Amino acid sequence: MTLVAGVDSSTQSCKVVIRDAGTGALVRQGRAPHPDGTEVHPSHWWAALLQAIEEAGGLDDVAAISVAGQQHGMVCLDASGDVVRDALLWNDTRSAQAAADLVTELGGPRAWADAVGSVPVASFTVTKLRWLAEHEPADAQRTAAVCLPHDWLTWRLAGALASGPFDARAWREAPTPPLDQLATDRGDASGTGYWSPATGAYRTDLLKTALGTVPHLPKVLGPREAAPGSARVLIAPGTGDNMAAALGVGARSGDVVVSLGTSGTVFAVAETPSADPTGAVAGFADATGRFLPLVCTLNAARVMDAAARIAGVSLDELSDLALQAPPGAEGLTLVPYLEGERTPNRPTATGSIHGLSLSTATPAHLARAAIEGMLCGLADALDALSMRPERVLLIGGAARSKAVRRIAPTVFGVPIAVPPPAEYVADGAARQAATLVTTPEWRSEDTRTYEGEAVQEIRHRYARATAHILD
Ligand SMILES: Nc1ncnc2c1ncn2[C@@H]1O[C@H](COP(=O)(O)OP(=O)(O)O)[C@@H](O)[C@H]1O
Ligand SMILES: O=C(CO)[C@@H](O)[C@H](O)COP(=O)(O)O
Repeated sequence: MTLVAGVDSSTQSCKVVIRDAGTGALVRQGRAPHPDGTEVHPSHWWAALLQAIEEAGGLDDVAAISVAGQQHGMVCLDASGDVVRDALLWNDTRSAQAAADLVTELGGPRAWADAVGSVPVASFTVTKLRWLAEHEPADAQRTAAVCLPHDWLTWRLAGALASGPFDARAWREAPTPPLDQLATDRGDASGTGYWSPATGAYRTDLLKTALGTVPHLPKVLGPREAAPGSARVLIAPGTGDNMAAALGVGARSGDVVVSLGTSGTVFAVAETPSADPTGAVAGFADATGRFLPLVCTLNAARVMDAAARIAGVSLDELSDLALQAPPGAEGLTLVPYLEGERTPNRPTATGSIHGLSLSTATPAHLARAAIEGMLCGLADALDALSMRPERVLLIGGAARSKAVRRIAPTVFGVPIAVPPPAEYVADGAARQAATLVTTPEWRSEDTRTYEGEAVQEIRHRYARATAHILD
């Protein structure tokens, strides 16, 4: 049996799956937490990856590995390959003004959509680099290379694999390869704001406008191209976590995937690139050579974490509570902008609760309103995609909640197909690794379909409530 490893280095944790390359059967797995915060030193991701690999039984019998990671994070390296400063993550909104400035400087949103498929907001790497140039010019000048979380981990893995067999302790300080061995893929490159999915080329002019210089950039690998440094264990190009989720869940043309992790994302596999001048849809590339139009919200699973904290209950109890309140929570409406919001672009917004009365002031109403509010943001995202999906698939940590699965059809107004709970991002990475060593014949998981009558009033009230938020 040939084994492959898939990694999901996402916002809250690192997960590793080891699967049979031919059939996709799960053999072992491991996970480790990431620190909180929107600014994280990449060494924490490396430590978590090593811990998760160790828990998954090591890599010595593995033929190929692939890393999928949270998109957009700004990792700056100096000429010796050392990290210049903590990485700014996709959900760090400090570069909102830089984003607005860059949009104006290029001539408006359409110019950006035409150039790179997306209109940058604070999440995009290019805006973080402008913020760095303006606020930390010494760090900007010291930056010899810029890469993304998955690129950096892939590069560190190449260095560690060259140093000897897996040993979590020894690998922690393993030497790093030269900067010219940095590599990325189309999917993750498309979230930088300086790579065009339509032309497949970097826009170094836009990078220079943002940062003032053009540092070394990772080579963009094709979907089946091994990363530099591959030897004993082949290293696949890796990709962004959403692109890997599309692979892992086996998304096909006509499917829309709704992922409820730290971010909420709604995306579809497409044959042609997109360029939405409203900025709602990011025109990403996918991990197979195609495209992945995607809408992302900053507030998903953690809205439920917050509601559970307020109610003083566990996530399972929150789910039970939510199902005790009627659809629409009798008018209690929660706008979940707890981290500001990205779609719509409201980086400084805060959350709010509307429709509070003596009868709706119960933990059950709050639980239902939190789930409905989170899902309304994603139903708006689905509308923005302007697709008539044949199937809507629901994945991510919060899809483990029974209440989320039951309430989703009433908010989206369509049946929702839910595959069994699994690590679809890590699975997608493993599937990509498998293509380097065999022709994988992995079966897509069966799904269970949840149906329910649409309750239009929920979205109407949510739309009214979003007009009344405090920044
Ligand atoms: N049963 C559950 N009900 C609701 N939320 C859950 C449940 N299980 C996990 N989660 C939430 O899912 C989130 C983690 O999901 P995940 O997709 O792994 O996120 P990320 O990829 O962004 O790190 C956490 O916020 C966690 O609280
Ligand atoms: O910024 C985006 C997509 O554009 C996010 O989806 C990040 O990729 C983080 O993902 P999760 O950690 O929530 O899975």
